[in-house]
Amino acid sequence: MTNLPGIVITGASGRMGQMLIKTVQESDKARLVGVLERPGHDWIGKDIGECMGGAPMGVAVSDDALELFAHAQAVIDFTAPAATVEFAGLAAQARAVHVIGTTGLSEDDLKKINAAARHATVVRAGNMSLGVNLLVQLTKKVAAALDEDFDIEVIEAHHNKKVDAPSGTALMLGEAAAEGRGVSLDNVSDRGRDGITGARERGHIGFSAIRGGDIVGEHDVLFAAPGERVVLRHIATDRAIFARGALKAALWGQGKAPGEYDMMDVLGL
Ligand SMILES: NC(=O)c1ccc[n+]([C@@H]2O[C@H](COP(=O)([O-])OP(=O)(O)OC[C@H]3O[C@@H](n4cnc5c(N)ncnc54)[C@H](O)[C@@H]3O)[C@@H](O)[C@H]2O)c1
Ligand SMILES: O=C(O)C1=N[C@H](C(=O)O)CCC1
Repeated sequence: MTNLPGIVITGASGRMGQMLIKTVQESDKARLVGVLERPGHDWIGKDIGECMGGAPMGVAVSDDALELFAHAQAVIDFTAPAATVEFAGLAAQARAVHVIGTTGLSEDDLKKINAAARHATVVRAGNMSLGVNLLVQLTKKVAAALDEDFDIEVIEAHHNKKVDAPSGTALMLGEAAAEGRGVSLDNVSDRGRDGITGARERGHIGFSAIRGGDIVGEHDVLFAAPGERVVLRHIATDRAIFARGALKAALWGQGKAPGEYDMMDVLGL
């Protein structure tokens, strides 16, 4: 039992944090050794099981990242960009595998995470579900097969608490479509159309974001040509799919050489 990899979950009170805690607690392949929240949070010092409205788990919520990471083999982190950049440095210091699900990371954030990955194993993906990672591969294939008569649009929908757009998943799908077409997404990306935008440019990849209610996450990649349309779609109905993928990544990362990996590596896709 004690030989099982010890996992720390950051953002313990969050939508994903709570799902991850349940997933690790129910797993027979890992053990929950710590849960982290931001300093000043109401849950600090209390038992996480009770905070989540259930039986005690014997793990108190902490705000001391370095102390927790020092006793963990992996840190699963679905929080916010500033926190994730800080945790990347601390996880590298502790030589713990850092699984990053946080989205909305800037170029500068990504550079800092990449620097941390020189000393530690980092697995980062804007979506940790098997279905979406398969959809990414399908998107690359379809984009490579269809010519520019097919306009590519990525349409995503999420709950009304989501703070970043386009979603991390939408960006993964856009990157895959651009790669399939042999172009750089930066050169063809159309975001946030509003007003007199002019006609759509041939070869561009458009993004649209819907926010409402409790939508867990829905993504369409639309290939629209004169006379026909192809639509690739993923619908998430349960956050457990992301948590299961993240735990798989934490276990897969044990003993791997330092570097930055993604879910394609973990899933062997
Ligand atoms: N990659 C994926 O598969 C995937 C799936 C779902 C969500 N996400 C991403 O995960 C992130 C979190 O999503 P959510 O819906 O759980 O958000 P949320 O707002 O419910 O939870 C975020 C939690 O992080 C905590 N936090 C922020 N700063 C912190 C710090 N410095 N120290 C400790 N805790 C801190 C907050 O207090 C909060 O509890 C978002 O970026 C989201 O896009 C990714
Ligand atoms: O709820 C969220 O926030 C989600 N974020 C990820 C993204 O940005 O793609 C994955 C889906 C859920």
